Amino acid sequence: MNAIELSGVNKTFGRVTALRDLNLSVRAGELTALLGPNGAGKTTAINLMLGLAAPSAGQVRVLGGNPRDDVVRARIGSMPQESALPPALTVREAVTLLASFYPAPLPVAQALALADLEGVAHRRSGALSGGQKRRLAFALAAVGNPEVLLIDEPTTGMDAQSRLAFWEAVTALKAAGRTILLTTHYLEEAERAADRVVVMNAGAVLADGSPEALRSQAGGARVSFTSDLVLAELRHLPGAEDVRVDAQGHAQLRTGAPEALLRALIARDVPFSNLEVTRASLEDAFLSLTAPAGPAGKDVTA
Ligand SMILES: Nc1ncnc2c1ncn2[C@@H]1O[C@H](COP(=O)(O)OP(=O)(O)OP(=O)(O)O)[C@@H](O)[C@H]1O
Repeated sequence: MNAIELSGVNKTFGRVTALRDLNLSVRAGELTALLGPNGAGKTTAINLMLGLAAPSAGQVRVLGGNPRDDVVRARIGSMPQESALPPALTVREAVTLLASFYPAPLPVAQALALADLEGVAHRRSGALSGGQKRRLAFALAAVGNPEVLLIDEPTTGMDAQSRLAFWEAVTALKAAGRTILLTTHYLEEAERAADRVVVMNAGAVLADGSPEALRSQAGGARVSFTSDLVLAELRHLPGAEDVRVDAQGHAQLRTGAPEALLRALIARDVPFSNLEVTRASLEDAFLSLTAPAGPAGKDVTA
C-alpha cells in the first residue's frame, strides 16, 4: 500500500513554478530520503503532504485521504526545517502539551528518550542550543505517535552524537512500522539509512531507487593518481568525467568504466603513482544527476 501518493502535482507561487508534474509514491513502512539541490521543491512537496498548502494542479493523497482533512492530518507527524517552539515552556511541558492534542500519543517519557532529551527535559525551550532545538522538534513530531512522519532537514545543526541518536530513533520508528520521508543534504546519512532515495530537481523527480541502484546507475568509480598528464590529456581518457588536477599533477576523476580508463592510462606509457580506485558514492551519483551542464562543463584545474 502507498502511504503517500502525489500524481501530476503542480505548485506555482505567482510566476515561480516550484513543482511541475510531480509524481511520487511512498510505500507504507518505507524510509525514503528526498534529495535535491536548494530550490528543487522538497519543502514545497512536504508542505503539500502536510496539508499546509493545496496543489495548483494534480492530486495529493496521504494514508488514502486528503491531508487537508483534519482526520488525516492527525495521523501525520511533522518536523519542519524551522520550528516555532514555545520559548517559556520547558522541554517536558512542550512535549506534554503536544501529546494532549492526539488521541493515542506516545508516553511523554518515551518521546523524550527517543529524541535524547532526558538530560534537558527541565530546561526552557528558549534556552536550548540549536541542535537541542532540532531534537525537541523531533520529539514534537513523534509524540503524537503518527503513522507517517515528514521530516525536513532533521540533522542540520546537530552534533555527531545527536545525529547518531537521531538515526537510531528513526530506524526504531521504521522498525515499528512507521512511514518516514525526510529531506537531507547529508548524502552519506541517506546512503546508510534510507530504503529508497528520490532525487528531485527543478520541481520534478529526476531519479528514484535504492541507494545502491542510484550509485550504480550514475556511479562507476572515482579514480585518482599522480602523473605528468595535463587537464586536456586527462579529459581524453575514455569515460573521464568531473576531471580535476592540481599543480602537483594529482588527478581526480569520475568514470562509469574504470577498467577501460585504466587500460588507456597504462597504454599511454606515462609514469603514474598513488593510484586509487574507489566505488562512486551516492554523493557522486547525486552530483552527476543534478549537474547543470554536461560532464565536460564541470572539469576544473585546482
Ligand atoms: N511561498 C513561496 N513564495 C514564492 N516562492 C516560493 C515559496 N515557497 C517556495 N518558493 C520557491 O519554490 C522553489 C522551491 O522551493 P523549496 O523551498 O520547496 O525548495 P527546497 O528543495 O526545499 O530547497 P532547500 O534545499 O533550499 O530547502 C524555490 O524556487 C522557492 O524560491
